[in-house]
Amino acid sequence: MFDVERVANELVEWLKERVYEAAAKGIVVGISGGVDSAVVAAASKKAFPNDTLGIIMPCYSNLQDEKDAMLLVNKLGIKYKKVVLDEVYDAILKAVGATGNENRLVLANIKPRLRMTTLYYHAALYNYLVAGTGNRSELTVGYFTKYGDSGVDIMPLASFVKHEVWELARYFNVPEEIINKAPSAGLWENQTDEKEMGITYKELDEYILTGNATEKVKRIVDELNRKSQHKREMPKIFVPSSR
Ligand SMILES: Nc1ncnc2c1ncn2[C@@H]1O[C@H](COP(=O)(O)OP(=O)(O)OC[C@H]2O[C@@H]([n+]3cccc(C(=O)O)c3)[C@H](O)[C@@H]2O)[C@@H](O)[C@H]1O
Ligand SMILES: Nc1ncnc2c1ncn2[C@@H]1O[C@H](COP(=O)(O)OP(=O)(O)OP(=O)(O)O)[C@@H](O)[C@H]1O
Ligand SMILES: [Mg+2]
Repeated sequence: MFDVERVANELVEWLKERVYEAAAKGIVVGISGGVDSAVVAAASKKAFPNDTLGIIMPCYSNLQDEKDAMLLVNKLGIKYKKVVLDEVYDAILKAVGATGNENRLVLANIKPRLRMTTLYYHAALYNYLVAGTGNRSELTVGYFTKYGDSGVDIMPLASFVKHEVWELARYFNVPEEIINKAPSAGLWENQTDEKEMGITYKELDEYILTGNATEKVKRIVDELNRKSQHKREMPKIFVPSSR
């Protein structure tokens, strides 16, 4: 059974412990307008009322997402800063000599990595830790950009499947609009997690929690999990047989 109140309280205490253990002062998190970052920001705000900083980082992003991010920070009273990454994205494409004809993901994965760099600037500046927002469902199938949105110091939601994140969101008074919207990485227009993964969160979460799924779902999830194993590990280290 998922005792949401108990889990939420433990989560807030866990955040405090991780920050104190690192001799840090607070938490910085990217706020996208989606539910994962909303839950992390809300829990951080409870743990560190004056030392939680949300960064809203549009990078040719949907305006509605920014509006939802603003709705969250205003409702929960979270300190925030907006950092527009459009120009730096253009600059890096120019610097590497991208033509624009590359595979969509080759270009899109730059965005989360620019956000990671922006978050670490603020973490170092204020002695904060970077909180990641990845959940167990995403981690299982590798649905994140390596060293982009996964380039973080702590992962408060990694034990929770998406449906549990939605429950936590209700508990933390995240606006309904944010809870009800379709999960999206926001890397291109009309991208949604479920469309890209080829399965629904209902199917994915049920398979993770109970092992029950259709053969098709099992095949997709097992394959995505196998292919993304390298993303859940430290880079492999060469060890010479002798010196
Ligand atoms: N076996 C192996 N051992 C070690 N490293 C390996 C490897 N295979 C690939 N790699 C490396 O990994 C790279 C590919 O991984 P990666 O760069 O992550 O790229 P990739 O997994 O292809 O794309 C990221 C996926 O996550 C989704 N995403 C991204 C960001 C946010 C969210 C969200 O939900 O908000 C979702 C995105 O839509 C896309 O489906 C390769 O270019 C290579 O450098
Ligand atoms: N425009 C953005 N501004 C700030 N942070 C962002 C932005 N887009 C993505 N991020 C960061 O990347 C994380 C990963 O995105 P992801 O889409 O998985 O989570 P979400 O948007 O919070 O929730 P959902 O998965 O339901 O859309 C976000 O939680 C947030 O921390
Ligand atoms: Mg999102």
